[in-house]
Amino acid sequence: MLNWNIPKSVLSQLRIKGYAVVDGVLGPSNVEYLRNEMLNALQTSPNLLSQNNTILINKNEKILVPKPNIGEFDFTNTLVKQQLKSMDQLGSNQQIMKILNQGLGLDINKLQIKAQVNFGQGACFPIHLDTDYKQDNRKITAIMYLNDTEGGELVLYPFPFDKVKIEPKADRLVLFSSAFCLHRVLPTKTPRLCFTIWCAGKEPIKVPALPELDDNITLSDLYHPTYRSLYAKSLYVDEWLNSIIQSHKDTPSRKVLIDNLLADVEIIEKKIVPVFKKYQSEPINNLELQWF
Ligand SMILES: O=C(O)CCC(=O)C(=O)O
Ligand SMILES: [Fe+2]
Repeated sequence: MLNWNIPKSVLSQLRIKGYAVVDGVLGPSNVEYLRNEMLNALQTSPNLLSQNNTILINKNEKILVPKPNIGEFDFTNTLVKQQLKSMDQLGSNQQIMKILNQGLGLDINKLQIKAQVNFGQGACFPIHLDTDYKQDNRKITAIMYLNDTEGGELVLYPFPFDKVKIEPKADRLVLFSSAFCLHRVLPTKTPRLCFTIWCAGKEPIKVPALPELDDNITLSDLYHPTYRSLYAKSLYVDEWLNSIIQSHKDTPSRKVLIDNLLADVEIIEKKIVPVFKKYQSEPINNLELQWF
């Protein structure tokens, strides 16, 4: 049975900053085993690999916008479970739940795993969050990288902290807030293998009611996780636009993704940006930021 080697110090960073990076988490021989399991599945059962998409909700209709050259193994398919046995076991290994629950006082009781194959040639992900906390109880995203790549860095935008670029490396685990840490994958030149475990809680994230954005708002209310993610959307709008263009082919649905982003940012710039600007010289070191 594989075990996660996640030191306690990592969890305090995760709690404060909303993300953490852990190297040497499974050991090189285990990582090699998992990588070979994936390469074998690709060779013997390429039809088990499905297309990875960006989900676009437009006028209550769900549209799938494919990301060229990115495929995924979905473990709700029993044939995938059989082919990727060790990965499947790791995806239901409760040790990671215990570590996160004990370290962060969470109520994780469900793990969902997916493996991802990026074939290179510039394939990438646009900026996104992994969940809408009102829709499901996903709290932490755990991504385990199985090889070193050229390009294909994961970029996290844990506003109010600076963005960070993380190289995918064999035996590296990245943990972050599924609901409030924006992220993307830069174009990768070489094949890139990883799997993701989404850790969901019994209860939805308890986020306080959205405070009024008026002149009397306190600094701590302004840094409500929803306002932080919205402000970050306008802060990084150029990168966000570019990430959509890099990740998707020029189609009408890509145009909708772009138009929706620009429409959101127009509202954010009117209502939210001026309030953050007003407070920009206030020190925020003592604020307790909610991520989970
Ligand atoms: O491949 C990665 O590093 C991130 C993938 C991702 O963001 C996702 O699957 O939601
Ligand atoms: Fe993601």
